[in-house]
Amino acid sequence: MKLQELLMSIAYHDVTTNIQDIVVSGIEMDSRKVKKGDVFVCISGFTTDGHQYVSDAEKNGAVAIISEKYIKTTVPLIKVQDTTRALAMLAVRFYNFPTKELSIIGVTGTNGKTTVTFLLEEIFRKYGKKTGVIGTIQMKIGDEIQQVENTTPNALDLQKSFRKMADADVELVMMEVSSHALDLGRVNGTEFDTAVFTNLSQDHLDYHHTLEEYLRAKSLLFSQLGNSYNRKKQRFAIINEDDSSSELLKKSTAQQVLTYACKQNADVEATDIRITTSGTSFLLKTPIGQTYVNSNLIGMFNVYNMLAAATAAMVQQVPLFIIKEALESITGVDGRFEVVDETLAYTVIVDYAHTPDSLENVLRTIKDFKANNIYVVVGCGGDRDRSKRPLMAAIALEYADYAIFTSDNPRTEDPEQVLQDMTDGLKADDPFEVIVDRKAAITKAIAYAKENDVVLIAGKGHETYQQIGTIKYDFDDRNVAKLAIKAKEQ
Ligand SMILES: CC(=O)N[C@H]1[C@@H](OP(=O)(O)OP(=O)(O)OC[C@H]2O[C@@H](n3ccc(=O)[nH]c3=O)[C@H](O)[C@@H]2O)O[C@H](CO)[C@@H](O)[C@@H]1O[C@H](C)C(=O)N[C@@H](C)C(=O)N[C@H](CCC(=O)O)C(=O)O
Ligand SMILES: Nc1ncnc2c1ncn2[C@@H]1O[C@H](COP(=O)(O)OP(=O)(O)OP(=O)(O)O)[C@@H](O)[C@H]1O
Ligand SMILES: N[C@H](CCC[C@H](N)C(=O)O)C(=O)O
Ligand SMILES: [Mg+2]
Repeated sequence: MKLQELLMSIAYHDVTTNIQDIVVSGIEMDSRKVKKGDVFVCISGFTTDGHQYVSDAEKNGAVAIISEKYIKTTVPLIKVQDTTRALAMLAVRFYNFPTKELSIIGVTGTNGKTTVTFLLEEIFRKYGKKTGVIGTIQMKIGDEIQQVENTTPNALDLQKSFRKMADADVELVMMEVSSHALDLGRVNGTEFDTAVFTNLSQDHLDYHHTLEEYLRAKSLLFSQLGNSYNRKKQRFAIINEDDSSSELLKKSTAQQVLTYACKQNADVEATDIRITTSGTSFLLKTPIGQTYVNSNLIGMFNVYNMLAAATAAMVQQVPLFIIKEALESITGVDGRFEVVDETLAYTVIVDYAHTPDSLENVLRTIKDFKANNIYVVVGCGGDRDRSKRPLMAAIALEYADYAIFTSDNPRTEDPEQVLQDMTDGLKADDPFEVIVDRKAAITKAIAYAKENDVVLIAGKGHETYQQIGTIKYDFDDRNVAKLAIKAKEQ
């Protein structure tokens, strides 16, 4: 593509030399990945500033630089006000407007995004559609799985992935849209067909500072839900009516709104809800009919996730019997309420609850099982919201009989300090202990368990690493738990 054509997508202030004959073979935001013929976009990040690496990019063959400031270069420099915004628009044009060829369902909310995208994938596959999934656990193009760094990729990787999906004849994409992504413009230029809201509760205050700001970021998915005058492609906002943020989110969009709820009146409702230790059943009432759903997913929160997915599928014209079939066939989501070994006298569950609300939901669900003793092993991530730490510790003690507080991903924080933040407000005689080493904590909790007890290992779910400092060590709660069980049962 000619550079001149690519630049039609952005507002630029100045170009230092003639660019008429320049042909672009790619776009890069990381100087280390630049190849001959690429345009290098300088992004000012949280750790370093891409503007420092212009000469590296030139050495690697960059043919032009997109920058927020003048830098001495041997290739043309295009000066823009905001390189992050420019990056998204350049990527959209370079990859030839891929989201125009796809139907995209964006899912946002504090908890439940991964689960809802998994449910949607199951529904659309049953409906015979080729799907793409983008989220915390992985990226999937049909059956092809790719590892991911972020829940929502940066704009460049995202548009590149959309192009791959469009070229692979993917029809529907379900993607998690994190609040960071919305705030940092990672989904700028992405045309969503459907925006889904799960819920809002405290998380990420390290980044957003206040719940209002966090909600404002989430609301961007709804305000960005563009107009469509193509009558075949109506856009929809799908909103949890039981969540107190629902009114603001409805007002954030000019598109059609469909609500779902278990308590309030809504377009899609679940009534006659029964939660057991082996699953959930409810009557799914929708504008296209009603049906009973008997799901393997456990917990009231999963009824909400199923309602969200069913509503999003319904607006894509999926028949109710397919929705029912898919909701009933899914056995669980990787690392979410995952029972480690079904054969024991006690139950060991690995779950990804890493927010106060999700921990409370999961523990409340377990409490309803009327287990003998509930043990919880939980920590909080380092370099993340400090204010959720004491809340999570208090919730652990409110619902469990005994808590072992341990490290999650300490990242660059002192693990002892993270645990201190969690336990500062607790009384010395509260039923808990602190074991910094996660493996030792899990092993001890499992050693404590007797008949009819439950051990909940919370926070890391599907993760297969533990990040201490800047290094990611191999670590999988499920494998560690299996080893501890084996040692105990021998
Ligand atoms: C805070 C944050 O979002 N950081 C993201 C950001 O990293 P950063 O700002 O630190 O980047 P940086 O290292 O300063 O680099 C700046 C620029 O210089 C470039 N560079 C750097 C070095 C060099 O030699 N040459 C060079 O060109 C880099 O390629 C980059 O373009 O850009 C990176 C590349 O896109 C992201 O991977 C990274 O996410 C990190 C890993 C992260 O942990 N993010 C979390 C907070 C996050 O976004 N989480 C949400 C989910 C939250 C939820 O649970 O809801 C998510 O969507 O993942
Ligand atoms: N609808 C819900 N409401 C509250 N808690 C939930 C809900 N769905 C799932 N959970 C809890 O939250 C945890 C994370 O669920 P899930 O991975 O689906 O959420 P997520 O929004 O994708 O999280 P992340 O922001 O980390 O990607 C689960 O392990 C469960 O404990
Ligand atoms: N996407 C979330 C995941 C948190 C998972 C938890 N294990 C932790 O490390 O805090 C985040 O990056 O904040
Ligand atoms: Mg997720």
